[in-house]
Amino acid sequence: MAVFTPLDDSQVADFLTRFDAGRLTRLEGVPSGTENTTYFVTTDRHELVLTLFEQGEHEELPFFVALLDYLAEYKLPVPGPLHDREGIALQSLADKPALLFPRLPGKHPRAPSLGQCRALGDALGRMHRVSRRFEGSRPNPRDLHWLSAMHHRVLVYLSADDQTLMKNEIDDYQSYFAEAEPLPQGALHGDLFRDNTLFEGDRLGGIIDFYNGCTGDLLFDLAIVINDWASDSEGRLEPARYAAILEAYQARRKLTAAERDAWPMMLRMTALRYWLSRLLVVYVDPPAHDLSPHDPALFRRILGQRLAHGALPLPEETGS
Ligand SMILES: Nc1ncnc2c1ncn2[C@@H]1O[C@H](COP(=O)(O)OP(=O)(O)O)[C@@H](O)[C@H]1O
Ligand SMILES: N[C@@H](CCOP(=O)(O)O)C(=O)O
Repeated sequence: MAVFTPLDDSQVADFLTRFDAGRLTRLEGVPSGTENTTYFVTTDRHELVLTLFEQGEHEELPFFVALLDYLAEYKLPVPGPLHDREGIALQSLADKPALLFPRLPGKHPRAPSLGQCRALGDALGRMHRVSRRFEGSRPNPRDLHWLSAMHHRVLVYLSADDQTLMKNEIDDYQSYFAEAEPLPQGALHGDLFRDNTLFEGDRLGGIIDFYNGCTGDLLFDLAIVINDWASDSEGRLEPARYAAILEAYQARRKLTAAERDAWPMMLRMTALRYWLSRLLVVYVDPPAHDLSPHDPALFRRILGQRLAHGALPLPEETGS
């Protein structure tokens, strides 16, 4: 469930009067989601989504609002938050920080079609093109510093071989990135899995859940996408989805030589990032709520495949 704070109609009807968004006609708790309370809110004028922030760093919410405002201004398919009559987006409801969003159309893809992969690659390429000029700053909370600091906590739960693998991997990333050319920077989604997108057929209705959003290496975002969207259940890369995403992306933003060089390492590092974050959820810091955790072993397999076979060749860029 993802209604941790129950709300009734009168609370939400009253809340809506702060906005020019019409009158409440229907309120429905959203069962999916893991961290925040989400309601679908229908008014006589709009389909909306109300989010109450239950956990996390509330002081970082203004960064997420600024990023969504910025991307929405560039007409990217993201839910730009509604601003109230005074121009303020970030609200308080039931003593929790709250945001109201447009409800975007579509469903999360399970087995993405090539059309969906192209649409996603295109949107991410467009997003990264403009996000390079975004002026906000939030260091990537899951970067190499985090991997290096946190991996000790899970070693005790791993086989001897996996302990060695995890430690050696982090050493390799540190050696590589200490010497590598700097990578292009910008604002990232930070967790662009299939279940953070909505599609109607091959049309991308929107990208949601920007709460891992941050600033850092753009390539980190692209590698997360490839590992989730273009891996099979054994962690092997699926060539057609891989090519569809990367061709569409590069038609919007060409990878630099430094990024092409770092690509196999970035695929490994982002695989380990999720192997580790999922292990932490399972063994170290289980959520207070009764939710089934994501499977860490899938990202162990993805890492194993990237190590054994590297990355597939990057398609030649076609854009600017
Ligand atoms: N703007 C939106 N438009 C349509 N559906 C949304 C929107 N925001 C959230 N949702 C729905 O609510 C669910 C939970 O939202 P999400 O932000 O992923 O929650 P959590 O942070 O708790 O994981 C999503 O899986 C999606 O189905
Ligand atoms: N999409 C992730 C969950 C979010 O990652 P986290 O580091 O914020 O826990 C997954 O599938 O594991």
